[in-house]
Amino acid sequence: MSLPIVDPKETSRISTQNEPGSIKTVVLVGNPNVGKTSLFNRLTHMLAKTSNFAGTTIERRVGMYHPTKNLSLRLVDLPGIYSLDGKTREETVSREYLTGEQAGANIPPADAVLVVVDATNLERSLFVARQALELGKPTVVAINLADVAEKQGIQIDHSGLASKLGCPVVSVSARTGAGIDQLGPLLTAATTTDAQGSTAPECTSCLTCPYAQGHQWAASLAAETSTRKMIASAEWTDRVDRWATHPMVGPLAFFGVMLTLFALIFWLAQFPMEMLDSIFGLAAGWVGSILPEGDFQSLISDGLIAGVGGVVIFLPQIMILFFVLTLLEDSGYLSRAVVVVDRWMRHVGLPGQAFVPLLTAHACAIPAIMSTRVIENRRDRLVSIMVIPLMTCSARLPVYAMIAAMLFPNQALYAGLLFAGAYFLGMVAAFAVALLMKLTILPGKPAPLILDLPPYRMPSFLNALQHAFDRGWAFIRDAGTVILVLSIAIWAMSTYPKMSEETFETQLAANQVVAADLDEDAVERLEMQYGQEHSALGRIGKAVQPVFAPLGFDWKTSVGVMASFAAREVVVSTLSIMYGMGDDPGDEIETLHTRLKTATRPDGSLVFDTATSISLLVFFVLAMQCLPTQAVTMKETGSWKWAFFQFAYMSVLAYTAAFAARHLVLALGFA
Ligand SMILES: Nc1nc2c(ncn2[C@@H]2O[C@H](COP(=O)(O)OP(=O)(O)OP(=O)(O)O)[C@@H](O)[C@H]2O)c(=O)[nH]1
Ligand SMILES: [Mg+2]
Repeated sequence: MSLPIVDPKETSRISTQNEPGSIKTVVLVGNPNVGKTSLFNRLTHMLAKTSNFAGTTIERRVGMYHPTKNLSLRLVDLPGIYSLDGKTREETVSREYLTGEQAGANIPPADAVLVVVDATNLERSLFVARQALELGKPTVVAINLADVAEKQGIQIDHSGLASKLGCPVVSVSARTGAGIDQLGPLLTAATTTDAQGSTAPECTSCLTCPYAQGHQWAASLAAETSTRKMIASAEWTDRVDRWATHPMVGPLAFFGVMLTLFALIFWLAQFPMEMLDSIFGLAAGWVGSILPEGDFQSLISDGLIAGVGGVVIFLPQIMILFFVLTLLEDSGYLSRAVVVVDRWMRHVGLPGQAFVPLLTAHACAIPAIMSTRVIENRRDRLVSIMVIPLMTCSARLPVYAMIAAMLFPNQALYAGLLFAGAYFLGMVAAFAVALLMKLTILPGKPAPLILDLPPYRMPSFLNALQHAFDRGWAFIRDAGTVILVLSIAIWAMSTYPKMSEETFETQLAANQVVAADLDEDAVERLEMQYGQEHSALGRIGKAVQPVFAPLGFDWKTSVGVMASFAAREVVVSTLSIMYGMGDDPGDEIETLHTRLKTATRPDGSLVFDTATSISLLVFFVLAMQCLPTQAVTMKETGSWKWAFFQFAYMSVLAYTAAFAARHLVLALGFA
């Protein structure tokens, strides 16, 4: 199945492409979590992030919608708001987009406004609708979530509402697509030159405060135009929430949900992973059969196929993770998890507003750091930025998966536990660092969290599938660019300069090995080992290895760790290249984890015993190994000092914790 996949970074490019005829601007406004972005995605065929969580959209997003051949509408999706008063940054930005005061945004003032209203909560939505109508622009009101309203037995008198509001009203469902085709003609009419601007509906309230007046007006209009049958779902939701947000049961439930998620990933990914692995194995075998033995064959099979393939085999796990995580987000459960986590966040000095950025960081720290712009207090924002890279991002997943497969092959539950443990360690470290900063360099009390608990909703499988494809595509793109280039570099540096025959003889003599006593295979293995040690990478590895020796890393792992400061996944491709070299392409295919699990040091002991594997895992959970994140930290904090501080504290923390973990595992009696 092919799905339209759009990189969010390419939004602006898309927005200026293919704009035939005249272009008009329509701005989407409405309360948080009413489905503005879902509607925007449906009309523009884009893939902007949606989730059952108030405050999903943080940045404005622009996309093109073509209701007719000659008309292109530039749709602007904005963060959700509760009013247009300008009391929060989102409210100010929304107002500016509507009136065209937004300086330097490159977007003309709105020609029309599309107010998105929640059919299941008309009263609250109508307050913003009224404020939008007061702006005097041609307006269309879309009553979204019609499918949910129908299930809840809510009936809305659309024509009554339209006549009271003085603008067209249409019932839609961004999920099912119902009513969407009515929007085209209405928006076309609203953006034509002779379209009438709206006039604010008459307010019949006798209250004097304009706020109370507005709310009373919204309440009475909602009551007048909608009827709701009594439903049992509110009671059901309350009962579930009592447990999901319980101080003791809540955290246990959260851990249980995450553990199930990770175990599921391992279990489901097993088969596609094995398939990918054998495809790469077959490809290497095929290369071996058509290319003559030599450096070129080695570059293709030991460098490219081992390097890129070693990383790409983790694609199923990444896609399944994002598929299930999106379902979980859409269900509304994650907001309950926020309530649970917020209790601890407050104690350690992290603002509740940091939860969405911390959650976003599980995909990538870069958008997460950028999304901290919603945190107005500078201290709160700095603490959040400093700890965000401790959250497990998708670049770490191949490393975790490699170690989990090495320690627990074919044991999905234990592998899941290890994964959950690694995620948990990142979170605990973030909280501990935030607390330390609160007690030392960044004292203060964070602003409290005011959270709108969204209703539980049936998640959309299509949406989850789209997100899984989106993340999978980003992963493939990285593997095809960054990892590919680095794999070639690693291969070249571990192949050249080549060892001469004399050097080999000298090495044999230095190690007191008599070649005549060994069989052909053993001589070949030694030639490979000495050759790698003689190469540029071998020399670098040997030079840096003493630094990593206390963590149990051999020189090859040390090189992998150093290389992964460019991008974390590189450690997987480096180990795949270094430990795969010299394998005959015709040999029986060995998976990366079996190869690593059986790798031995010159003294015959295992390279990756349990203690070293755990130490490597802990190092990758906590280390700052991402240059682009550092650049974003520098930009967002306005100072290189914070970026340097982040790098320094994370490196020290990763090293110390990995050392401690290794010794703890050894002390517990595991080798
Ligand atoms: N059943 C159903 N779910 C919907 C519909 N529209 C949106 N949703 C779901 O409602 C949730 C919120 O959707 P979003 O599009 O992120 O809402 P938003 O208004 O952009 O939210 P913010 O960006 O937080 O302001 C998501 O889980 C959507 O899948 C709909 O018509 N029917
Ligand atoms: Mg949105």
